Amino acid sequence: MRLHRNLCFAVIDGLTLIFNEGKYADKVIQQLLKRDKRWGSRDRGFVAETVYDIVRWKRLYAEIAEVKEPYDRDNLWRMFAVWATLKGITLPDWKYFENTPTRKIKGRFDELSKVRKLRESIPDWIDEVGVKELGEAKWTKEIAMQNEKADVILRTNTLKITKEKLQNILADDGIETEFIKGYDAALKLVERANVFVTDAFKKGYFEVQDASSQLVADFLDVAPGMKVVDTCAGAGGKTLHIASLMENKGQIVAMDIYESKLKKLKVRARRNGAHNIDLKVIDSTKPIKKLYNKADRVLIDAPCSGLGVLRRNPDAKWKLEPEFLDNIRVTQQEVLQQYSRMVKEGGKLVYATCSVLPSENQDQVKAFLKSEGGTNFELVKDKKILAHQQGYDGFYMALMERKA
Ligand SMILES: C[S@@+](CC[C@H](N)C(=O)[O-])C[C@H]1O[C@@H](n2cnc3c(N)ncnc32)[C@H](O)[C@@H]1O
Repeated sequence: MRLHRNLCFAVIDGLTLIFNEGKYADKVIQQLLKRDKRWGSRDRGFVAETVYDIVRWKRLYAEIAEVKEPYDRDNLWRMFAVWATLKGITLPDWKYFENTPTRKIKGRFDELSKVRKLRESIPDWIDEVGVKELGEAKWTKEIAMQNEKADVILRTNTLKITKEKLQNILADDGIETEFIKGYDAALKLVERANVFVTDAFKKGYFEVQDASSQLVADFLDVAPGMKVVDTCAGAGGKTLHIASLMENKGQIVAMDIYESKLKKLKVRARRNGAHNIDLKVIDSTKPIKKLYNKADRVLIDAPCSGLGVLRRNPDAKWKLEPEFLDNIRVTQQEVLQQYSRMVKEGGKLVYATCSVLPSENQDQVKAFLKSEGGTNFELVKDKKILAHQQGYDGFYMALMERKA
């Protein structure tokens, strides 16, 4: 691979914003990719993947390069040189790479890789939490998998098209996909591609959604005609899936505390041809109380640490803080207590997270079922998905039923 100066500059600029100004990697990359209209898909891929790679391996690369935060541009070039050297890329004779100690880099990589938190490039505290909650052996495998690049998975919008037809249409655009056994609506890309520019996407034939995430709406056991409340709908990944399973019949109330997220859901719902979704911002307890005992199904896709989806959000490793984890556990119990009251007698409730930590998952459900608010509910089943076991994102989902 030959390095191009303007692409490498874009990478360094992006890293400055992410590491030194606390900006989110996905947003920074979106901006960077608008920088030069002449960049082709390979150039854009290089910028996006290199930024993500260096964000993912920040701690390891910084240790190898012997640089400390806040990183100046020289520090970032040194980390870049580590990335390139470990990838086997020959460094051009630019001033930034003068005196790069290639052999020393490889030696330090071998030496530092003996220590898990350095090899896997994670903060000490996340490594400690992982070991405490999953045990040494499981955590070692899980965090290694969480550092792998994630496959791109599509969810067919069955309101508009079948999986088979979608596969053919994408193939005509040169995008090869495979079915995944056990995931009814999923198509996995054989090679990475920018699917958002396809006609099929613009027509609402699919959404990009990880395979594990696609299991949640199935778990909720919805049917056309039901009244379903999606309490933490965000931009609506699961809401849209629920809508397609309900064949546009019945009602979905999609709620969130952020109006901005629900606005994105509105745009996506229009593209998907999903017409049975009512949006409600939670700005007081009023919209919740109005729905007490009314819903056939309630989904609580709870806010969480995101420690199941680091493959997609590697910068969460550096943004997450122990206090956030403590606070989010409190919120998780609160939303379970409050939103479960919307389930009517005989109705069902799903609590889900994209975390692999038991303290955010089964422990929350156990605490809820033991509490006064949970006495009318019983656990039907739950699923603990670890990325290293399934090959997809780490997730948790529990199905509970309110006794009649
Ligand atoms: C895991 S995300 C939801 C992802 C979304 N369901 C999807 O499939 O794309 C959790 C969501 O909960 C929202 N949230 C946080 N606290 C909340 C609360 N107290 N009540 C309702 N929603 C909340 C966040 O804004 C966020 O959108």
